[in-house]
Amino acid sequence: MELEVRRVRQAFLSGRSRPLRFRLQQLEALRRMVQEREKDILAAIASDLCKSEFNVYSQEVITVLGEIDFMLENLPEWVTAKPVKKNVLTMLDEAYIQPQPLGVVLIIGAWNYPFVLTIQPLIGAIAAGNAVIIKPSELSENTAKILAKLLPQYLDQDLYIIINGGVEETTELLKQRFDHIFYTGNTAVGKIIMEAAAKHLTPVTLELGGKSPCYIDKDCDLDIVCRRITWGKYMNCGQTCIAPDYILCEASLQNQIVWKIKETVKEFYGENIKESPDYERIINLRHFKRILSLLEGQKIAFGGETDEATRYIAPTVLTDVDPKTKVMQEEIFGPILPIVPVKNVDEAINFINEREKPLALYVFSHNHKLIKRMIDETSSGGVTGNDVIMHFMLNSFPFGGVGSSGMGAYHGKHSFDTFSHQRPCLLKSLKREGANKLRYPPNSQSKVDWGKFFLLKRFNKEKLGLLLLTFLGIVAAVLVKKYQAVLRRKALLIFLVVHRLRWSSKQR
Ligand SMILES: NC(=O)c1ccc[n+]([C@@H]2O[C@H](COP(=O)([O-])OP(=O)(O)OC[C@H]3O[C@@H](n4cnc5c(N)ncnc54)[C@H](O)[C@@H]3O)[C@@H](O)[C@H]2O)c1
Ligand SMILES: CCCCCCCCCCCCCCCCCC=O
Repeated sequence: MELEVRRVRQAFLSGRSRPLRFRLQQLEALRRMVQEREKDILAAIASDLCKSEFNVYSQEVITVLGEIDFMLENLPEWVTAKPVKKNVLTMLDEAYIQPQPLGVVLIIGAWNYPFVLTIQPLIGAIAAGNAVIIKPSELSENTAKILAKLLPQYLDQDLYIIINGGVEETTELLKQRFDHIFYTGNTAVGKIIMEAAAKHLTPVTLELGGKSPCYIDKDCDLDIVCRRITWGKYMNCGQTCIAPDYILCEASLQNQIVWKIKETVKEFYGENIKESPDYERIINLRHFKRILSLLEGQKIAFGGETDEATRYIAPTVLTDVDPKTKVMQEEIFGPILPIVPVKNVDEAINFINEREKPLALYVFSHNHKLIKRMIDETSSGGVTGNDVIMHFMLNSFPFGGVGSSGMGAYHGKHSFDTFSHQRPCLLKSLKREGANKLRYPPNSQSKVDWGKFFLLKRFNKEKLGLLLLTFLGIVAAVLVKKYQAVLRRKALLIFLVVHRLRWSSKQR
């Protein structure tokens, strides 16, 4: 591991990854890889998650291609130095912010969307000019294998390398020094990553999980609400970090919600869900058993059928769920949807605020003020009102968690910023030394007063204009005084010449 990381660092130090042209070439090569090897990529992901290739394309590949195009379009502007506002002390200097790559970045991906969650951060890291070590999740092993095969065929082989392996390899990798670690996965491992990073003071981005609540107000169209929730909850068999984890609503709505979700499940996946190409399976037996254990002692309103051999768990809704039970203590990450009755929106807000900050929050209501209130009085990584998941798809949004759901964010420009150092650059001249006397010792009350005048007074444009005008006035007065005799002689000469010319023209 040590040798590999050293090799990547050497490649970074060669400076090859920095020029804009090179970054654009690598991103174009990555796009070519996705386009030319689409079949292989789709097949690998599909087999890892028992997913249809249509769904792989629309849930993962589309996002990756969109992100590459967005970077290619905007990168030339983002990499340029940005001039900043100056103060009186730096008025005559050059002052700008220059984004610079951080160095060698480690990206640790998760299995549930194994392509987008690994490649989207990679796009940001390349765009920002870094060298990258990619560690895909070992649980989505086919995707990990295809990435290990394809990436070296398209990308620079020294700057961007892929290391496959499980806990042992990742633990070894984490002993090395990186300039940034970008991790996606569960909160418990997030703590391990942060601890390892702390040893080298390496900054981290942690894309973690949590229980994302979904509040349904009684003032809404339940048919539409339940369709949207059904889609977001059962997509990828509930294994989505921002899936609605549980529903909060008034008790009177419960039965209607159950019935409408049940009808929608039928509409989406047919009578025989097991045969639907749009319904996935649980990633492995450990997760399958963990999810089953969450059903113990619960009132199953519908669903609950399972098949261990194929790791199938039917779309399931639980009603009248006691918040103290296990299903409400951990992130479900499976196709089980508990409904927890609350009296009103106040109770819902308290319920959310008493728990860890979630990765996403969903609110459904016709009442815009209620949605705004929910947003104002709670905290979460992101929010979507009257829908679920969709804030992930807008790359002008920073995507990330807050509190125990994570730290840092990415997507679009936010990825570029995450993997860049915003370097302030101040370029002064070696002239005008007189002006610096104010800051050199010995200090005095009068220097402090001048300092206060220049630094603490708020100079708006008008005041500065007035100051400049006064200054020019003084300069003009000094010049006039100094060259008075010369000016008088010149003025007399001009007067005589003008008169002579006028006289001559009259004579003619
Ligand atoms: N915020 C997000 O964008 C996001 C996206 C996907 C998943 N998630 C969260 O991730 C969780 C599911 O993923 P997971 O954690 O099961 O994925 P996972 O098992 O694939 O683990 C993620 C990564 O951590 C590594 N890892 C696992 N154990 C480790 C250890 N002891 N030391 C070092 N590295 C280790 C794995 O090799 C893998 O690359 C859920 O909580 C979900 O909400 C968050
Ligand atoms: C007109 C057809 C448009 C098709 C677009 C479909 C949008 C589908 C959006 C699915 C997004 C799923 C990605 C979620 C990744 C979440 C990361 C955490 O696990």
